[in-house]
Amino acid sequence: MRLLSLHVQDFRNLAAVELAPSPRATILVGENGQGKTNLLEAVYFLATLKPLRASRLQELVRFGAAHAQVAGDFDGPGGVRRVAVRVEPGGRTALLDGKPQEKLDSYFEGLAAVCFAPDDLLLVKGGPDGRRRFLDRAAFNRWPAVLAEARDYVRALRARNAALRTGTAEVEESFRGPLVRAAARLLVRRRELVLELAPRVQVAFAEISGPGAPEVRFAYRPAHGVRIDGTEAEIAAGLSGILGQRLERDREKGFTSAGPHADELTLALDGKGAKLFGSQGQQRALVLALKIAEIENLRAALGRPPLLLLDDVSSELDPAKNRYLLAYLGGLAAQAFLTTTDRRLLDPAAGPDTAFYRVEKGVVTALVS
Ligand SMILES: Nc1ncnc2c1ncn2[C@@H]1O[C@H](COP(=O)(O)OP(=O)(O)OP(=O)(O)O)[C@@H](O)[C@H]1O
Repeated sequence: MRLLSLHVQDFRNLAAVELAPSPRATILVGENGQGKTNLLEAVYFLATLKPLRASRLQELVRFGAAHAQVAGDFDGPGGVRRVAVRVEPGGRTALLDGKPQEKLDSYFEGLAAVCFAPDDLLLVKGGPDGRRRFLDRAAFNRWPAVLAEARDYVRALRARNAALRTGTAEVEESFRGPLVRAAARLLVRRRELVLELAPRVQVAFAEISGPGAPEVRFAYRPAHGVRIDGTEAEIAAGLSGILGQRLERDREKGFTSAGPHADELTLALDGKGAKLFGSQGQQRALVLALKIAEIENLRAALGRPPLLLLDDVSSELDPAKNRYLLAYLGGLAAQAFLTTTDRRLLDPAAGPDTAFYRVEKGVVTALVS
């Protein structure tokens, strides 16, 4: 998969951008607050239909504009296709070769993007929601159907929470079935993904850390003892039983206490929680290992690396990890977009086919390397 061209219109502070990405590294250089991350976000949004940072889609529309659009020509398994996504007051529309798409299977065919941004450094140190988000985004890259499945779950969760607050026990019961079925589907996805990623995290962490690196344990911990080792139907039945036992408590609090939204992904080094006991350097190495594990896993599953988006990571990593990451990327031969305020930091990533662009006040211009 390769992005051949990118067209951005009224997306955040980018009024109109036309860009010809390199087949390898495209480096976006600019001062703080000029629109570099916005451009990465536009590419990520095009490839995943998920906003990278925004909590509301409307945040993506340039102030004062009616709608935002990102489009690109992708050379994928079935040839060159034009994908586009538009954000309007009514919501988001995905288009494939100019035609709006209801079902997104064809849109996503061959598309996958992994982003690595400074906020990811909180993956180990921060709260469980960041780790759940990592898992769900990685699961969605692996199996695009997860986008709809996760949305079904959130919808079912909101409906049951509303029923807990206002409805009778019978009303709650009628919302529990759809909730546990959607939950079980998501739990099976997360379980499979953790199984795939765990050995890869260990390998990447050992490579980054060098000889004598501690052993990494990467495990999914469902809240309140929900079991995830059976079939989807068994998981749903188990979760339903636990929600039944916790019903009074949940009605008092007005929300559902067990299910994928409450679970944790634990990371341990030699058996000790990495969040509490890992050094700063080990925590950063672990984050890098998680990202590399996801990239390697997608590469194995898709037969080629995903599109990579690296937002100012070189200024956040120490020189050794930065060198490791850039050497890894060089060996991967993936298409990548990298942002930086200091071009020298990315020199090791630059090759003869690197494209350089300057981003200034939302205007993107090609630089002669
Ligand atoms: N919807 C929007 N419409 C117009 N401008 C926006 C919108 N959303 C964000 N911005 C502007 O985009 C700018 C931030 O751009 P961005 O986050 O891409 O910066 P950056 O170049 O990555 O900087 P840094 O190096 O600090 O990360 C801010 O000036 C912000 O006001």
